[in-house]
Amino acid sequence: MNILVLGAGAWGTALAVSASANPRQAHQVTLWARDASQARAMRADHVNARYLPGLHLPEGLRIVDGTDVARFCGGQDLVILGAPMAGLRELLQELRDCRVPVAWICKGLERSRSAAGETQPAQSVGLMAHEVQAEVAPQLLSGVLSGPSFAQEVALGRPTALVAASAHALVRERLVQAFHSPRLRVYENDDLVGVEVGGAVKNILAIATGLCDGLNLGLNARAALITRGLAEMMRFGLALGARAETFMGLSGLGDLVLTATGDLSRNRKVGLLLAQGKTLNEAVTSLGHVAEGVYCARTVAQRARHLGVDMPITEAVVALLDGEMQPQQAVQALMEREPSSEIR
Ligand SMILES: NC(=O)C1=CN([C@@H]2O[C@H](COP(=O)(O)OP(=O)(O)OC[C@H]3O[C@@H](n4cnc5c(N)ncnc54)[C@H](O)[C@@H]3O)[C@@H](O)[C@H]2O)C=CC1
Ligand SMILES: O=C(CO)COP(=O)(O)O
Repeated sequence: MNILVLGAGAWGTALAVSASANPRQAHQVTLWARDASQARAMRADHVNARYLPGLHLPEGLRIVDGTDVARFCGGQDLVILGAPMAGLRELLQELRDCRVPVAWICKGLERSRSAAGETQPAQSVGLMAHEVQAEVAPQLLSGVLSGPSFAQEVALGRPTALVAASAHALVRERLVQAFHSPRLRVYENDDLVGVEVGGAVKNILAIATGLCDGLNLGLNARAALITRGLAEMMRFGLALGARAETFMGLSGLGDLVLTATGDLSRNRKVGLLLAQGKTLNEAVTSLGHVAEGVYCARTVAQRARHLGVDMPITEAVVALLDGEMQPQQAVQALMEREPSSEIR
């Protein structure tokens, strides 16, 4: 297969390496970097020093740059959109006439533009990835690749499993063909909404568990937080039309456990740093990578309010990120809630 990966951050690069080195089937992989100087350095040194340092890029991996990305789609069998949520709309707009199956890998919702605490009308809150696609590139055959996958581990060929979600069988099949290997199992799912919700909400919950661990609240607290987080992720997803089983799968429970407990997580790191008294700006700047939970927490909270879905952990994370609560106050706000039924 010919595979084009648009975006040379940590995850785009790791997926390009993984497909390029797939022992099950030889693929010709092209990796596009937005930054021309980064592309030049990667071509010269065979390493992505900025986003995935220490990993040798396969000789067969073609690295390109330049504007008008749609021109790189000719002759491809699959296009991976490797940008974070903030770059998805622009990429989709550029690819709106593309006839090749496309999959995004970002885990978030579009950032809300309203002020803290402000309630927006339902039609103007931030969108999920498939909603952005429906708005700007409705003809595209598209889907999402998600699941528990730290880029560094995948790039080293350590085993994991992913989920390829799309309403189109062809998109799911191409994703399996591209990435399924003895090191990476790729499962299919047609519940695009559920897979996207899992990928986005787990990032918010990872900020919460980072905070919990940073405050030394204990292992019991962390387990309770993850479990109640899963409950609110599922309530939100069901209200958006997802299937419950998806949240017991790789993009729900799987990615939540990984990101909430794994120290490679950037979202978890944000929570840990906030617990140490760092400002949000200091925490985000020190990462050098994107932490999607920071940008989508408010959008998720707004959409949940419009849907009448209770998401207390997400609301506490929003209050914390907006500087309306200190870490200890956020914990107190969650613990002092009125008793309620476990299953709602
Ligand atoms: N790193 C990981 O382990 C994984 C990341 N993801 C998701 O993949 C997405 C990308 O994450 P990473 O590659 O880790 O990010 P990163 O922080 O390593 O790299 C970000 C990349 O996106 C580009 N970029 C930044 N803003 C952009 C914009 N507005 N428009 C276009 N491009 C832009 C940067 O130039 C850079 O190439 C995120 O949504 C993340 O949640 C998913 C699975 C694993
Ligand atoms: O999505 C991820 C692993 O599946 C990466 O999580 P972070 O963005 O928190 O590092």
